[in-house]
Amino acid sequence: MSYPISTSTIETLKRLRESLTRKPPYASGTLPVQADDLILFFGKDVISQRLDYATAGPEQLETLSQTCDRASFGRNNEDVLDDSYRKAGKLDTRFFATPFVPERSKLVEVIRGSLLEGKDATRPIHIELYKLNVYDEGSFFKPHKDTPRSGSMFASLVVVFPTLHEGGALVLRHGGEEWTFDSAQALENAAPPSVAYISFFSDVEHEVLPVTKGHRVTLTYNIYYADVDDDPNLPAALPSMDPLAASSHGNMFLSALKELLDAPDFLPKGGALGFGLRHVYPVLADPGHPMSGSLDRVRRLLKGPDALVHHACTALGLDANLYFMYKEEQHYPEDPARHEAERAAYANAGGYHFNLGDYAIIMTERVADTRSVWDAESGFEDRMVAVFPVYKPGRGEDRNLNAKVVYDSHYYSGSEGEQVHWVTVPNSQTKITQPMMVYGNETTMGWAYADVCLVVHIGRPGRR
Ligand SMILES: O=C(O)CCC(=O)C(=O)O
Ligand SMILES: [Fe+2]
Repeated sequence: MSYPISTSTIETLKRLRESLTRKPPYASGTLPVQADDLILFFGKDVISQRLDYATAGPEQLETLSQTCDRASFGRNNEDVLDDSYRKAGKLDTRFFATPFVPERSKLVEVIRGSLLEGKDATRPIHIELYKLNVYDEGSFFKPHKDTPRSGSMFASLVVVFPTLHEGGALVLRHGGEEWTFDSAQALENAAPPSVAYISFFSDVEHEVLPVTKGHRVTLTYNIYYADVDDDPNLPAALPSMDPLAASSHGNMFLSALKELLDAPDFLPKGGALGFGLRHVYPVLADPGHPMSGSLDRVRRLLKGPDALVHHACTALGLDANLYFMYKEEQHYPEDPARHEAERAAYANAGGYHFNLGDYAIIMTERVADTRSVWDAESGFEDRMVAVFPVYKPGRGEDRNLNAKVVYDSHYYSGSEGEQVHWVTVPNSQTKITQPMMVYGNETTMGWAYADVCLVVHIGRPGRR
């Protein structure tokens, strides 16, 4: 059930979308440090060795490398050693000491100022030291996401020390884009004593390219919000700022959103705006635990563009709800040709900017983990979908999820339901079976990344 929509409203929607992809999901650069920050103490039985990154020669770095254990990583819920996926040495924190403390450096400001949005920039964060890694010549770490180590972790930090090395650039990929940070190159251009750093949202896929020469020594950190479990009514630790902190993309988003709400041809009968969030979020998947499958913490953990949407909607007094999101592929096992023909028809339909592809979205307020409950055989037509409450009671364990199902309004146009206009298409890889990642940097008990969407109810034009 489509409605006519003017070119100017289509333009506004485009601006709304574009303001969400303007900022990369990381911050990187070099940071001047004190000479003492470049000292490392390490050792297995006793911490008896001392090394100065600024002057260490290949032999000393080799000693450090020899002291390391092989670095493992998480694959399908197991920590594994596999040189074809991750080749690097690691030291756990009990085997070394360093005077360098990110929380006492400009890094806190950098992370707050460039990674966080609006009022999130004033929230307290913890930067927890995680590992020391040594990447010798030929070492690398293939694409992965960093495993959430709790429900309040949102970012990772890598600090690269100025040891002699080449290669080992970090490549990040997210939302179809790719960025490369060549820390070795950056250090070469920085005035000593400096370190290189990169901080990124932990669910952004990243890869360490092979080190081609020397030893690349890093410290990695996990970054948490310290206030996720605080009472939201308590005063903030720091004075709060303008919700959108006058960032250009924040302003662009807010003004486009206001324009959209004012457009008489946009959802003329009212409905909802849908945003498939650009990041995934840690959710406790531990049956029996009261927090299991809960969205509560996700609200306080929104990253980058996702936080921007939430802040802007809240600032305009709109009712923004989060849902877990599952994508279900449409199958025509009996007729692949028909499948292809319909796919092509969707691609040409509607005059929108992209095609949703052949899937339905299922939204729930708690994590669903079995496929059996849902039997969706549907697709989308140009992002206009209807929201249906799932019938709640039932004997099946999952039936009592307080859930909403989003189906294609094309197939269900006769039904009562709220129309959702998807501003950003849910782009999840999550299938209904399990919100589990395949490659992480470590396995953790219970925490898994889940896809989330945000649905904002809006009234009719003139009343929103
Ligand atoms: O060394 C880097 O740049 C990244 C390392 C990494 O991705 C990890 O340890 O999980
Ligand atoms: Fe990583």
